[in-house]
This record gives sequence, structure tokens and C-alpha cells, in this order.
Amino acid sequence: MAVYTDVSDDALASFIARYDLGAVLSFKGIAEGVENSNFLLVTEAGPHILTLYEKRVDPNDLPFFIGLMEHLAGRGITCPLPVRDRSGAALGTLAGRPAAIVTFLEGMSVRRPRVLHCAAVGEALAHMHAAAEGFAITRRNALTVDSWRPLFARSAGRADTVLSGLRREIETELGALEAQWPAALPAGVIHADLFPDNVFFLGDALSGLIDFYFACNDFLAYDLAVSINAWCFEPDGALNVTKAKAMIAGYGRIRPLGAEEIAALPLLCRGAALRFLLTRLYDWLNVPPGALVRPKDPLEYLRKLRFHQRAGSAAAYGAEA
Ligand SMILES: Nc1ncnc2c1ncn2[C@@H]1O[C@H](COP(=O)(O)OP(=O)(O)OP(=O)(O)O)[C@@H](O)[C@H]1O
Ligand SMILES: N[C@@H](CCO)C(=O)O
Repeated sequence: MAVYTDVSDDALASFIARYDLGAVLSFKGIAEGVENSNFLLVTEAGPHILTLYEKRVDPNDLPFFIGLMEHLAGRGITCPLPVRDRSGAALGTLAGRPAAIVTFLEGMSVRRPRVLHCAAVGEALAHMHAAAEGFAITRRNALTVDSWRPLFARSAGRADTVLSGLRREIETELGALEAQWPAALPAGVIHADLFPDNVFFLGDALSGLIDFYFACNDFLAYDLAVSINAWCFEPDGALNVTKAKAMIAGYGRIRPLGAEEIAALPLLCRGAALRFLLTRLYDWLNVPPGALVRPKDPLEYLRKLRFHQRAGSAAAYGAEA
């Protein structure tokens, strides 16, 4: 359970008093997620999500995230809508943390994605990219190629306690990606973390996207690479090419990919695998004392990285040039 910060009844009551949400009926920590502290807050106005922003969220970025959700919701993307208090503020402070209340989305995340889910996610990602056009604020990706080496430096000394030889393997990969990373590809606002736990379905229909707290400006095809990694590998570590093909085709139905984006996919998938390997490795080695959180397996992303290193061309993902 990701609850890093406890909220007392008194602190909650004075926070909620600023909103037109009525009395609190129930308040519970949510048993998913690893980044922020999330609570299901039920008031007389219905269910909402209360988020306290933790370690990786820079408070200066919060206006970007809040504004982006409002921009996307206003353009037909079903995503959480920040609730404003009576003074018009969407952000406050609770238990010493920046905090916001957002609308509750109906739906369930899928535990075992099937081909139809992958196709729907590809389409939704492209719709999100199109809807984000014109969003006035920008945010550079704090977790792209130039930040991977400093991020790794914080774990390197203990990397081999997780797997013998891991430090050397990551250092070699960092050098390769820094040398080859694309200089330019079509860019815009990306979600950057569209994993199965951040997509809701009602039955087989995609019903909403959540967790925009890594969103930033970067290559659009990099977002597709993040999602291929997150949705299209089987538990045994093999890429399911049918799923990858369906996701890439779903994306392309809404926003056709250029030849240079398709050619870059194996490299983008490699970079996306290293990015999640590095954050998971750091989290694995640095669980805050007392936090209710189960860190995610970094080595799952090492296996994905090794697949992409061998993949060769976009044809290995079922992408058509
Ligand atoms: N707007 C929402 N409507 C319904 N449920 C939500 C909403 N926001 C969050 N949740 C629930 O809270 C959980 C954690 O939220 P979220 O994914 O934003 O947390 P996180 O710590 O940032 O997670 P992650 O590890 O994916 O980065 C979700 O898996 C979902 O169950
Ligand atoms: N989606 C991330 C965790 C949240 O950033 C991961 O699976 O490593």
C-alpha cells in the first residue's frame, strides 16, 4: 500500500472545510501505487481521491499536472478532474505535503491484459497526445537520457547486491543509449507512465486514464515505447508480438507514426526499459522506514531491456514501416 504520510482526523477536517464537499463519510488509504499517498475520500458529495504528493514530485511541477488534467478533461479525455476549493485553488497543504482532491473514476485496471486491451491503450494514448496539443505549460522530462546516469549514480554502489554484474551491465547500456538516443522526433505532452494500473476499463471498454504525475514534453513515440514495455510482455519475460502489433496499430489508427518513429522504436523501448529499471532499482534499495509500500521488481525491466538490445528492428514488434 502506498501511504507514506498519515493524515489525522483533525487535519483532514480542516483541509476539507475549504471545499464544498460536505461532511467526510469515510477516508481510507489505497492499496495500490508506489509514488504518492492516495486516499479514497467519501463525502456527502460522493467519492473522490485525495493525493499527498511525495518524494519524486517537485511542487513546482504541480501546476503543470493539475492544468494538464483540466486541459485533457476539457478535450474529451476521461481523466481525474482536480476539484477547486471555494477560493479557486486546486492545490493545498495537508500533513506537511502538497495535496489535491480529484474526481473518482469508475472502472477497474486489468491484471492480465489481452490483445484487445493493448489495442485500446494504443488508441487512447494517441487520443491523449492529440488532446494535449495546445496545452500552454511545458515540463521537460526529468527522467530522460541525460538524467539516467546521475540517477544510476545513487544506486550503483549497491547494484550488485541485487544481481551480480548489474552495475557493469547498466553502465554499458548507459553509454550505448547516450551515444544513440534520437536528437529529434515528433514531440508533445506524453503521459510517460501508462501502465496497466493507470488505465481503467468497464467491461472491455477503456473508461479512463489516471496518474499524470510523470507527464512531460518528450518524443510521442517514447510514450508508446513505455506502454509496449508495460502491456505487451508475458509473465515469462517474452514479448507478445501480437499485443505489441495491436498496440502500435491502435496508436497509428489515431495518429499515424512516421517512418523515423517506427525505425526508432527498438531504441526507444530500450531507453524506456532502462528508465524503469533505474527507478525501480533505486526504490528497491531505498524503502523509506515505516512506509506501507511494496517496491516493484527492477529485474523485470532488466529482462525487457535485454530483449530490446537483441530486437534489431521494429519488425520484431510487429510494426509495419
Ligand atoms: N481518480 C481516480 N479514480 C479512481 N481511483 C483512483 C483515482 N486515482 C487513483 N486511484 C486509485 O489509486 C491507486 C493509486 O493511484 P496512482 O496510480 O495515481 O498512484 P501512484 O502512487 O502515483 O501510483 P504509480 O505506482 O502507478 O505511480 C490507483 O491504482 C487506483 O486504484
Ligand atoms: N509504473 C512504475 C511505477 C510508478 O512510477 C513502475 O512500474 O515501475
